[in-house]
Amino acid sequence: MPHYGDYQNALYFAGLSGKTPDLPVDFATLEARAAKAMPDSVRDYVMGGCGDEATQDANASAFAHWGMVPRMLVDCATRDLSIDLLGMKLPSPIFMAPIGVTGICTEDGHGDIAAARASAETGVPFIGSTLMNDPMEAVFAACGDTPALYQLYTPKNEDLAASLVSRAEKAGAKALVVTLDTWVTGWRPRDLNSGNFPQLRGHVLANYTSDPVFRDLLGKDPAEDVQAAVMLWVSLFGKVLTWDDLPWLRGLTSLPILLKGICHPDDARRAVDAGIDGIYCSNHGGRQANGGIAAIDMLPDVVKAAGDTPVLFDSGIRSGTDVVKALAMGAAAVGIGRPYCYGLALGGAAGAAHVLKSILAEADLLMAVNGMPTLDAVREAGVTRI
Ligand SMILES: Cc1cc2nc3c(=O)[nH]c(=O)nc-3n(C[C@H](O)[C@H](O)[C@H](O)COP(=O)(O)O)c2cc1C
Ligand SMILES: O=C(O)C(=O)c1ccccc1
Repeated sequence: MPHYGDYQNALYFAGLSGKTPDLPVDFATLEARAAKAMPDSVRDYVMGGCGDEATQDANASAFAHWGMVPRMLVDCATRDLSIDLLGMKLPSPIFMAPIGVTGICTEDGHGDIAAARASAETGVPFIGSTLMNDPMEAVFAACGDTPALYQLYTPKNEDLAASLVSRAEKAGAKALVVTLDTWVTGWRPRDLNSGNFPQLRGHVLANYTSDPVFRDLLGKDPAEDVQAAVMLWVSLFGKVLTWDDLPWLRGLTSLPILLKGICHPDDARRAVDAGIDGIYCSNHGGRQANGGIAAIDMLPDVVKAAGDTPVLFDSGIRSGTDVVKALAMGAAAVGIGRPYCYGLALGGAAGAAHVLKSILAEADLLMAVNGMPTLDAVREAGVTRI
């Protein structure tokens, strides 16, 4: 069993020989450094959100009104953070949320491969977005022995949807995450004020330009006419899904299917009734709809409604403490989003791995101090509204 907290000792002992970590271990310093290092267009796209970003800010700040109560005299010398999730045995309860611009978070444009390598190194699964800068086959191969998941932005063309899903399955993805909240882009002032939308500039479309159905529809080599490929992408991007589409989605794959973007308990219940394998509670990090309540505040009701169906969670996770709180509130696994992008921007695969290791170390040590050696103990202890 990995002892994630040991990362702390590694950092202290390195300090004895005068070596401090290349990247900070806390989110605030990490974000500030990444903001300086990233090109303006990537920085604004990654850091920005919808409207005045009230929901985005609330996602992170809402964790402060949930607190844990420590227990003493419990044997916590070893902690077990492993989980079984939809047939996957995972060493820890965190995963890398799908981020459509990981590809351009590193200078060389191969940020998806770097994220996959961080996944291989840490055992933290990577959910590869439909939007990648390298084809999914190469990205999933770089995940090594760590299971990968594929996130689908369902295109309007059903043959293209089927092709993307079957490629993901062949490339070894272990589950399909269908994102429901982004068939249209939310109103994002930072990007609008600079007229910047990376996809329109030809970025992160590799899963489309490498796809046989997309290439047939284009009728020429995308490399010869990037503009035409971009315009075809625009015309195909976002199918408006409804409940009636779930049987069709189910028919595309034998992989477990999760629905991402579920925040209302009634939607969770209906998804479970429809035979969905997992719920992914998220408000897309406040990038899609402003004016919403913090995602973490919606988690308990969604968990309750989902019953035995696992609920993944993301939006606002900034630390190991946030991870443990989300687990205590019933999440089966917790997604890291923007923080690993900043790690990628500052240090490539090693930078992203450092961010994940820091989060896991903090979570592990918190469980140790709180007298909670297992995730069952965390969940049983729960949280108190402050
Ligand atoms: C720059 C960026 C791009 C994203 N792209 C995708 C995507 O392609 N697919 C998807 O399902 N979610 C996408 N998301 C949403 C994330 O999966 C996740 O829900 C969000 O980052 C959580 O918020 P947080 O990073 O503030 O914790 C993106 C988020 C960011 C910040
Ligand atoms: O930027 C995003 O959050 C995102 O997921 C996305 C992807 C494609 C089109 C619009 C938004």
